[in-house]
Amino acid sequence: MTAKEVRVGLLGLGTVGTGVVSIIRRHQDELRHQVGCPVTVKKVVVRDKAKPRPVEIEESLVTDQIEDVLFDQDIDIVIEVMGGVETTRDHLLTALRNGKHVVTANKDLMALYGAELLQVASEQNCDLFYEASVAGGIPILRSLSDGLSADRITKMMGIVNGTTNYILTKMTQNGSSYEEVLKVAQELGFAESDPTADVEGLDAARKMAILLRLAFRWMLV
Ligand SMILES: NC(=O)C1=CN([C@@H]2O[C@H](COP(=O)(O)OP(=O)(O)OC[C@H]3O[C@@H](n4cnc5c(N)ncnc54)[C@H](OP(=O)(O)O)[C@@H]3O)[C@@H](O)[C@H]2O)C=CC1
Ligand SMILES: N[C@@H](CC=O)C(=O)O
Repeated sequence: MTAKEVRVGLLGLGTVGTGVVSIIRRHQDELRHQVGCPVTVKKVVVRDKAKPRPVEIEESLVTDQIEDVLFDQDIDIVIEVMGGVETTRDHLLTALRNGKHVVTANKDLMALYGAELLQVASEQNCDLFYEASVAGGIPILRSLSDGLSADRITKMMGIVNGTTNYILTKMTQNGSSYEEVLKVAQELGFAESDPTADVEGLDAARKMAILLRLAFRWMLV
């Protein structure tokens, strides 16, 4: 049976979520062509419904009740771009157990609970994709798991944190101060809302944990 529509429930409408909504709308024709039917955003979960959003979104689509997505029988795919680890893990396990495919950009979650989530996804016959969690612009994860699966990888190197790369580049090239460039990195959306993990190296470590799991089957936490 061919689906008539793929309905998305979006968890989070911040830097990444706003981009997801814009891309789904802007690329509607390409998506319809690739998927074979329209892809529509059916619900968007946020913390604060009153907050102004940089993307136009119908008020009726926005909710602060996550159950509106997790238990909505009509939602096929949950896209998680809200961040967080323990509670978000529970939410995604619920989504998978309710038969929903999951896409997440959450490297913190995938580094810590990726193995468990992938196991549950497989048991439920659901997809769990997380390409955006590490160097989504390249992209690298699918290349490792599919394209290079028969190759023997000997080394994994890369600049995986954009914020610190940007900060160090600007400090070196322009002599800007750390505080000044960090602020710009936040304004540009490279740095997370709380940039601690970016600047203290945890973001890079977690991304490497995800890469090493795929490249060498190493389970680092
Ligand atoms: N920023 C980036 O460049 C990248 C980020 N990521 C990852 O993507 C995820 C999202 O990042 P980003 O978009 O920057 O984050 P933001 O802080 O910009 O946005 C988070 C969104 O999630 C909502 N939200 C957060 N907690 C809850 C909750 N408990 N219940 C309901 N809604 C909630 C917020 O609602 P409200 O708006 O009402 O506050 C907001 O809309 C993170 O896991 C991050 O690590 C991955 C790749 C790149
Ligand atoms: N804050 C992250 C954004 C993408 O993961 C970074 O700076 O790399």
